[in-house]
Order: sequence, then structure tokens, then C-alpha cells
Amino acid sequence: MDLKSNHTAPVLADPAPISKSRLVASSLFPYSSPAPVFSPNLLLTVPRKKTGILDDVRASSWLDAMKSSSPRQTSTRDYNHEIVSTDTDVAYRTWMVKYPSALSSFEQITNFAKGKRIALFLDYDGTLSPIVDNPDFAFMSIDMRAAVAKVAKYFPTAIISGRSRDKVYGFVGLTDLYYAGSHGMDIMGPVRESSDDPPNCIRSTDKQGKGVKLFQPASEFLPMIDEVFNSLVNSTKEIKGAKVENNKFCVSVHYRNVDEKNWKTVAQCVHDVIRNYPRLRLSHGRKVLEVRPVINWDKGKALTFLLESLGLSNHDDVLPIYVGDDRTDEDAFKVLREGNLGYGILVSSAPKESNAFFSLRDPQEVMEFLKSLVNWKKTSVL
Ligand SMILES: O=P(O)(O)OC[C@H]1O[C@H](O[C@H]2O[C@H](CO)[C@@H](O)[C@H](O)[C@H]2O)[C@H](O)[C@@H](O)[C@@H]1O
Repeated sequence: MDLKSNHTAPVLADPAPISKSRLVASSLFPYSSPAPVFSPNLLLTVPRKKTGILDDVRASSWLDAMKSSSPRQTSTRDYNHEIVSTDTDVAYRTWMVKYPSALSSFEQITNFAKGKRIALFLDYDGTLSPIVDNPDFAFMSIDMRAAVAKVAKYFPTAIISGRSRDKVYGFVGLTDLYYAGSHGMDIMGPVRESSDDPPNCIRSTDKQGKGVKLFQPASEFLPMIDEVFNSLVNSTKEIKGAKVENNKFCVSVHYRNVDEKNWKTVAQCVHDVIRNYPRLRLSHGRKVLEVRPVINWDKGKALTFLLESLGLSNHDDVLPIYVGDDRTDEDAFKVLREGNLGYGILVSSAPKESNAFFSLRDPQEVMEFLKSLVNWKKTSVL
């Protein structure tokens, strides 16, 4: 199949604006899980006109998205290291009325979880590890690793990351978890004999020799992604601070360390490369442009796939909890919210519209939440 064609331009697909309407509180509780649907035809066809240059309108919308792609500090510290209340603090507290802290709402969460099996889904960057300038150094702390290891002893736990699966496994380094890399396009999950495998799913073994299911719905894009990665490395090499990361089924172009006056040049380089690949699209992360295949697959679909693989879909006594900080995590929050399946928890130190139910400020609070889950499980009489 020729995935490269000159008739269409790349799809500039950011997530659709999130609906401002919130479900009423009571809909936190009734659960009915629809059966997951895995379409054999995952390819999306979104034809667009080809444009020669990154035109001004598109350039400014790319730039706006680039500028708003990382939260600002919500508070400052005075010379005594006291937190000084600022307008942004007030805005954050107001926002938290809509997205309450998962720590202060812990009792509400665990009350609802009584008699249920919690399944935990965790994003990596910005959730388990703090955001740092160099993506190669986004290590999680020893304490965080211990907290994740403990929580995984009590609850089925999966990491769903935009990184390549190998890379995120390298950072986390725990064997008792399931891993989905490339925004869910590379899943290594458990084998369940009773279920039918979708196309593109193969049986394999993990590093410990355990039988696993490997699902790579974008496998045919591999040569294209490699080609685009090389082109992007080449075209951005003169831009000081730009960094291109190969995430196997997608490519990240980082501009966190690029002078803001050169962000437009980064956008132009990315545009110039991917305009020749109508089967690739662009999305925005935290100071990163992400190039990925146009397929009907995202972190939300990965979450559904993993629940199915774990034998946890269509059960009223299952409570999935997904913790993430990025726009790509919204797809998973949406699956949980719209299906009334479970709780999305947004990690953010700044107010933003989300499909999550709860919030946590930063990875430190994520760690406290994980520890609280373990303590609750240890002490609860179910
Ligand atoms: O889905 P995630 O696990 O959150 O991965 C999303 C992207 O995370 C990484 O980039 C982000 O974190 C870096 C390290 O803190 C930071 O330098 C960068 O600015 C952030 O965008 C990762 O490098 C990307 O490849 C992932 O797609």
C-alpha cells in the first residue's frame, strides 16, 4: 500500500476543543461499560489541500499552540521561601472546584472503589517524572519507582506513554507492569486465551520470557517514520536547541530549548517535511511537536485495549483510574468519562480544561496518591 501520495497535505490534527460541559456529579457513579470495538480498518482518511508554505493563519495557530503548550508557575516564593499568593493561585483554586484534588477527594474515590477492582493507567513524562529540559534525562525518582512498584503489586498497572515502549521501559524498569509506547501504538499486554486477537496483534514473550500480546496497529508506518525522523533531524540541525526524538511509531520535535523567536522556524521545518506525507499528522504536546500516523488509535483506544486484554472490560466491579498530564491523555480521560467507566486524573499546576474528573498538582502529588492507594488497599476490609 502506498502511504505516500502528493494529493493531500498533512493533517494538522489537534484534539478537538474539550466540551465545557461537565457531567453532573451523580454520573460519577453509575457504571455500564460498552464492549470495546476494534475496527480492523484503523486508517483514517482525512484529505486536505496541499499548500506550498506554512501560511500565516496556520503558522500563527501553530505558534499559539506552541506558546501555550506548557503550564506556567502558579505561585512564587518570597525570600523566606514562603509561598506567596498570586492571582494565578486564585485562578488555580477556582479551577480546583471543577477538578478537585484526588488527594483531598481520596475518601470519595475509595468509597466508590469499595468492592471494585482498581486498574491503574499512568502516563510517564510530567506524571511519574518531572518535566526537564533534556528528554533523555527525564528519570523518575527512586521513591517514585518504589511507589509504582508497590501499587502494581495490588492493582493491575500499565504505563501509557508517548515515548517508544523500550525507552519508557528503560526509565521505569519494573517488570510487573504493562507498557504501551508511541501514544498507545505499541502495546505489550497480557495474553488472555479466551479473547480474540485483533489484526496486527501477535503473541510474543517479554524480557522475562513470559507470554505476552504485542499490538502494533501502525506497524506499516515504521519505514515512513524512520524516513521522516531522518529528514527532521537534518532539517532542524541548524536550529539551536531543537531536538528530534524517534519514538518508533511517532516522532517528537522538541523546542523547549529553542529561543522563542525561532519557534516559527521549527514549525516551518516540521511543516515542510510532513507536507509530503498525507498519512502523517501533527499534534502538540508540552513544548513538543509530535508527528504520528493518521490512524484511528490513541491513548484512549490503548486503555480500552488493555482493559480488554486484562479481562477487565464490561465489568461493573472494575474501576479504571488514568493519571496523565498531557493533551494526548485527554483521549483516555474521554473514554473513561463518556463511558462512565472510571476516573481521569489530570496532573497540572495550571488551570486547563480537561475531561478528567480530578487533579493532582505535580508528580510529587501523584506519588502521594499512589502511596495512599496502597495504604488504603492494605488496611481496607473488603
Ligand atoms: O506520554 P508521555 O509519557 O507524557 O510522553 C509525552 C512526551 O514526553 C516527553 O517530552 C516531554 O517531557 C520531556 C522531559 O521532561 C520534556 O523535555 C519535553 O519538553 C516534554 O514535551 C518525550 O520526550 C516525548 O517524546 C513524549 O512524546
